[in-house]
Amino acid sequence: MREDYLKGNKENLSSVEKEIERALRPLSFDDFTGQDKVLENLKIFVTAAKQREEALDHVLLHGPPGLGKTTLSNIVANELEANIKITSGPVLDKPSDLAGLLTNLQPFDVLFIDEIHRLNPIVEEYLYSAMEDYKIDILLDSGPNARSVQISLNPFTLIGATTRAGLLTAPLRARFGINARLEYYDAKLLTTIVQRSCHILDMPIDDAGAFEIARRSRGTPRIANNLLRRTRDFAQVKGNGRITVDIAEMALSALDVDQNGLDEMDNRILSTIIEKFKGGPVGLSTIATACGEEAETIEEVYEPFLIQEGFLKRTSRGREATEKAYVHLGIVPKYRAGELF
Ligand SMILES: Nc1ncnc2c1ncn2[C@@H]1O[C@H](COP(=O)(O)OP(=O)(O)OP(=O)(O)O)[C@@H](O)[C@H]1O
Ligand SMILES: [Mg+2]
Repeated sequence: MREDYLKGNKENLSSVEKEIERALRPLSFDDFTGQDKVLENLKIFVTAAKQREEALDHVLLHGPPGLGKTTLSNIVANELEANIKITSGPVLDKPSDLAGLLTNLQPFDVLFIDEIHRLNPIVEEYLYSAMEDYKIDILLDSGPNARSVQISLNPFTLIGATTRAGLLTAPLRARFGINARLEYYDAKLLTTIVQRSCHILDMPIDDAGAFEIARRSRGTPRIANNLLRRTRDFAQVKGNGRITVDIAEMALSALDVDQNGLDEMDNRILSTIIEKFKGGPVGLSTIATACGEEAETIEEVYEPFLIQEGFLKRTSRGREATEKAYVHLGIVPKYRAGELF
């Protein structure tokens, strides 16, 4: 469930919740909170491209799930006053799928490819000339009659999003003129986002209640909005409808979100490293097997936040729990115990 909403999997959301998602999604640069540096640059590049009546350079957005890559892509298209066509890496099986999309783009339109690190290599190669010269070669017929024709495309902007920039091939990466990394949000920014959401949804909330949800949301707007929705249920059933700090605390602990905002899987990862592997270093796939989670999910979803918050270290020999992780779980490190006695 958590992974679903971290990954943006909307299938488990009810139609009402989908409606809420739509209402909360910022539509313009001014609506978007945080990521100041990325935003300032994008504003300039968008304005300049519009002034010159050129397509905006291709944009690569990377960073952990739920920080606003899809949201920003839509905003850039809105600000360009252009259409956006949305697809994703794994969906584009064959070059013809891509050709179909590209030939239908109007001048200066945006093509958004989510999970761009998962493009089929043959499709990816097609993308190179499209990105570089707005041209593609299409193969007609096969066997002895095969011939290729070159088709000119309208100038367009490709926006690629990925949680795994490291997996992008060098030639693809080199073709993005604009490369932006989204960072985790601090508690203050997330408080603003929670308050904005409450305002849109007409939900009464105390400042302290908003801060409590914000600081326990793993630096991620998607999680903040999700915890807010669940907290609202507690406010309605257990309180008088208003989200106070007490209601927020009650809801968060019922949802297994601890005082540092870590959830059950975060804690399972840390305690596994400490209890089963003496604190590490231990390899990612070993941790994954011991925790019953996919290595890819651990690396993409859980680990970046644990590292940023100082609970986990990545060394050349594997992952290691830090002292902060021991303190967090209330476990005395073995070497310490030795020192003490
Ligand atoms: N800066 C922001 N201000 C307000 N809300 C935001 C912001 N960034 C993201 N959100 C909210 O968080 C939700 C998740 O954002 P989004 O879908 O853009 O993330 P993502 O980076 O594309 O994630 P994924 O990698 O899983 O695709 C959105 O529904 C949006 O409402
Ligand atoms: Mg997305």
